[in-house]
Amino acid sequence: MASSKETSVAQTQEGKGPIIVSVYKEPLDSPGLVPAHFKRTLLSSLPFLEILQRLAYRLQPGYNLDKVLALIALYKAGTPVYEYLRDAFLDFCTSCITIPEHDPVFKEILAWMSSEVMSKTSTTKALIMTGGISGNASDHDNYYLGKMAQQRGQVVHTTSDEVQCMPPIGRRIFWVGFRPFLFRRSGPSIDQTHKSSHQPTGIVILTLGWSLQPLQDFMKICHDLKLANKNGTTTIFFPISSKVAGTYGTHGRWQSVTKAVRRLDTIEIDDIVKADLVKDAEYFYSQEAQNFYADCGIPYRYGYLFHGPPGTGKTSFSAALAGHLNCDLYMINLAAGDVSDGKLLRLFLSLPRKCVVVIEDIDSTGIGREQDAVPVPTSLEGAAATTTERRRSNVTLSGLLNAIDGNASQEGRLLIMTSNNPEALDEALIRPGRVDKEVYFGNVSPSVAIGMFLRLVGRAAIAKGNFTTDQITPMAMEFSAKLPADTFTPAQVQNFLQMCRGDPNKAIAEVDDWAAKTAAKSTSAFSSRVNDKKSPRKISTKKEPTAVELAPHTELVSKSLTDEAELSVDVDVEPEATVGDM
Ligand SMILES: Nc1ncnc2c1ncn2[C@@H]1O[C@H](COP(=O)(O)OP(=O)(O)OP(=O)(O)O)[C@@H](O)[C@H]1O
Repeated sequence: MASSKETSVAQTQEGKGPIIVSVYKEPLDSPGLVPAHFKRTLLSSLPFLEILQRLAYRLQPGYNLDKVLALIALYKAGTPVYEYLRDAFLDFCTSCITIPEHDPVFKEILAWMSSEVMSKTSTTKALIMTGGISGNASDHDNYYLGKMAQQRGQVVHTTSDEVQCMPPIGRRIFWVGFRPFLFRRSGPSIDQTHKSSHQPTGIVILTLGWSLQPLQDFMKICHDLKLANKNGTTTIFFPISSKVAGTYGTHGRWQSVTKAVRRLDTIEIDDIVKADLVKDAEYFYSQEAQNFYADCGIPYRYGYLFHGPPGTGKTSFSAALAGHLNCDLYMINLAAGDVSDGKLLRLFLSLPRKCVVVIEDIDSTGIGREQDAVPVPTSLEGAAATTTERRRSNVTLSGLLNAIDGNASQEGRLLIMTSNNPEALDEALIRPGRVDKEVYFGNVSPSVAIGMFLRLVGRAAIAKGNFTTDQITPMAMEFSAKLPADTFTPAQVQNFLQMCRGDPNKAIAEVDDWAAKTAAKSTSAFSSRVNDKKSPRKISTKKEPTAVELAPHTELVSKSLTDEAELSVDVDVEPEATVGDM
């Protein structure tokens, strides 16, 4: 039935008579290609159709959109059927892998997609990320960006404000050779980014067939790309903090940042010690060593204990060694207090086969003394100290030993434990097999002082053209002679030389004064720490408590210390008065 036209008087204009308005009215129950109720649903869900229909009628009276509506209705009705058939096809005819966001492979695949798919085929959507080589950007950021730029024939810059295109949330079909793959990335969509969304983030890759082999081959391609583009960077992994893990269910998982490789020649330690350490680590990853471990049935692991005062290069050397071995670095700080036995085990279980793992400041956690009988404190000071110390780590000695070399522990990793106070460590922790080599990192020796001067001041002065190498070398020796031997840490000397901003004369002129002031400061800091140790810790009571008032606290603390349970005492110790800070 054709549409009807109703004519009505809409309004009357003064002296001009009524304006005739023609109103389009489509009878909803008109028989046609589309049933009336479907038409009603369509028009209410797609309001623009109503406008289109009116417009078409204006231009060509008598025209109706039945055919268009029929097509749309067909599409609407067919969509669920299509989705069902598609899902059934994908279920029965494809193999698939799911990669959660926190897995290192996630970033490798994203990087490959960005480099090989997004930059080579036309794309209308991308996830833009800003980051750089030393920023907090994820590890795919720089090598992926570099790769894309190289392919476009551009010069690669790796500044921290580089903008990069990542594959967005959604699906994408791509080909590797003659095989099609479906890439599906899930996560909060663009509309959800400002709202809190708990949608799990990850990637699903599908391909035709009933074998996982093509998918494994694809992951290898992604990994090879990462290795090929790794040049000059080290990926450093940290445990995801409990707060973030709580939200996203990634408890016991790693997150990463990418840093420029710290070169071994920027770490000033005794040359013989350095060469020995490097040779050792290189041998560990050689085929010969792998065969040896396998033939002899020895677990394929190697452990170091780096000990010495804070700021002597233990962590920096570990990072440089990982960079030299082309390995990722995994850093765990047990003293941070948010790693438990269970989380530590999960972290170790998810380590790759070849990597360097560093457990920092292992003595400051107090686990070294866990096996010793806990002394009952004779004073509130002792009780509070022990309380604070034990509270700093949620990891027990047995939990740590189980993680580093339990039956389920991954092989092929190089473990480095660092300590400022190795005497405090339990024998079990440092027995051969767990710690194969102990290395002392000490204060600045005369030869180290020369190396630091040349690196931190000499290079810049030569580069500016103010000095020649022949002039700088005797100046370095003069500086070294003025600096008291084995008195300052490399971190302190580095700080002083940085302040000289590439001026060797300034460094030589000011080193005496700086050394005297720094030594005096260290002595006064040491004596105030000793005095702090002697004086009772502050109690969170308003007035200074008397001995009688203190007694119940002391008793409570002593009682709690004999329990294995988590300590909870009424003594409120000031945050700065912790054992590790002394
Ligand atoms: N031997 C060294 N050679 C070159 N730089 C050094 C050396 N030792 C320390 N530094 C510099 O001092 C700073 C601190 O070093 P690092 O964190 O490696 O010390 P650490 O021994 O691990 O300290 P801590 O025991 O407190 O963890 C870094 O910036 C590093 O560059």
